[in-house]
Amino acid sequence: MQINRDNAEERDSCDPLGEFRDEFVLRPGLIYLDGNSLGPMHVSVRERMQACIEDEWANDLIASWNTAGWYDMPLRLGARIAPLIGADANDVVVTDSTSINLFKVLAAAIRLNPGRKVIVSERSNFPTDLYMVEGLSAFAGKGHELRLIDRPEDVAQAIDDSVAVVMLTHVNYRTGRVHDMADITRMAHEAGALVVWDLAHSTGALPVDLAGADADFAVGCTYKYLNGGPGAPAFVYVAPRLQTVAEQPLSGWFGHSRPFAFDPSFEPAKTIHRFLTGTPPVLSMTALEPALAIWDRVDIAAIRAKSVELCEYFIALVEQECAGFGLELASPRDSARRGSQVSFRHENAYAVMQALISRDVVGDFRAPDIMRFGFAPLYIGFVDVFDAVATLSDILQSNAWRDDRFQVRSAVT
Ligand SMILES: Cc1ncc(COP(=O)(O)O)c(C=O)c1O
Ligand SMILES: Nc1ccccc1C(=O)C[C@H](N)C(=O)O
Repeated sequence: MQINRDNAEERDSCDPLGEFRDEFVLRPGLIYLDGNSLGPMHVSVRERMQACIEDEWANDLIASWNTAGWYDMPLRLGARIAPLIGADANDVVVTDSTSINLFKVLAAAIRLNPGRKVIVSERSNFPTDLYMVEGLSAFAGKGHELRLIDRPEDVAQAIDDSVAVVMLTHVNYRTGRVHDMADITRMAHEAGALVVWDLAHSTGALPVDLAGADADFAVGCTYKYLNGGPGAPAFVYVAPRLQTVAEQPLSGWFGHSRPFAFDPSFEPAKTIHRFLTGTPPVLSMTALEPALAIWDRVDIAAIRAKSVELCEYFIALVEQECAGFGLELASPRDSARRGSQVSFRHENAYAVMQALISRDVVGDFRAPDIMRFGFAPLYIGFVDVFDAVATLSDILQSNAWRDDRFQVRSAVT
């Protein structure tokens, strides 16, 4: 591959996804490689939020639960996410946060597998996933324990007949390494375990086939590649065969079979609704809905194809332009094993990333030594990749990152 800016411009000019970039609010000059943490705003969100606030809330008030479709939002938004994760429309709801949804599905899973006490996961999983298991195990008080693997390829040997649940994040948040969902799910089922998949870094980044893999439960967030906005509500998937038997403990009235019957005792809905708890955050969901609508016009296979090209281009350029500066690829080199991000280790990763951000190339830092770059094909092009690497190379060559202001750590990295 010839690596120059003309070549990048040419690739952008024949990019079938190029037209979507203008649908996102991104100020000129900004190269935003952090959509794997917080996606940008879709252009229609301002107007839609304005209408929701003025017409639906201020004017129509309580009637809007029926007339503006507020009540149906969890299922309506879930139905929009379903095709991206290989699920049917009725098997996904948007609700709560990923952490809370993990609690619900893990609790349901351990109840379905009462004789077993082990929950298998990865030490390098996103910490909230592990913390939720710790909290749930302590609360359940039945002696559940986490069995953590240190290398992703060790999942198989950790699964035996003591395992109640295998809980994994499909795409690792630091390295971008992808687990084989179908294979692991099959192994877990053969051993009598249930599987929970965290799709935080997968949804909208690469095709996922939950039903094809026969997955039991999945959760994921909507503020990364789905561009739902800061704190946008998460989603939960439950296999249809489990929806009448899986019981989750956060049994709020929105999970009741007839919430407006106001029965004094809880009777779970016989549908995915039983994974709802309380009143949906209508304003957040209103911002999420137009961001999800874009996926009606986008082929996830095209997203994946471009994502692979962007990541490969980035790796090739960094290795060519920044050789000798102590960068080490932390992501799998094989695209088939990598999500839509590329991570490099560097001794001074934090300062180098701060220097990049100061020059409008925004990625992020994950302790202790990772610089993480997310490539969201809806709004990132090949020229962006070229310019980002040129900036990185300049920062390394000039030692610009040594400036005192780049050493100060903020609360959110
Ligand atoms: C794999 C994974 N799970 C969960 C979360 C977050 O969960 P929550 O939205 O509950 O903070 C993140 C990122 O924040 C994540 O990367
Ligand atoms: N929710 C956030 C709030 C503040 C800062 C970052 C996040 C992230 O989502 C981090 C992301 N999950 C990660 O993979 O690091």
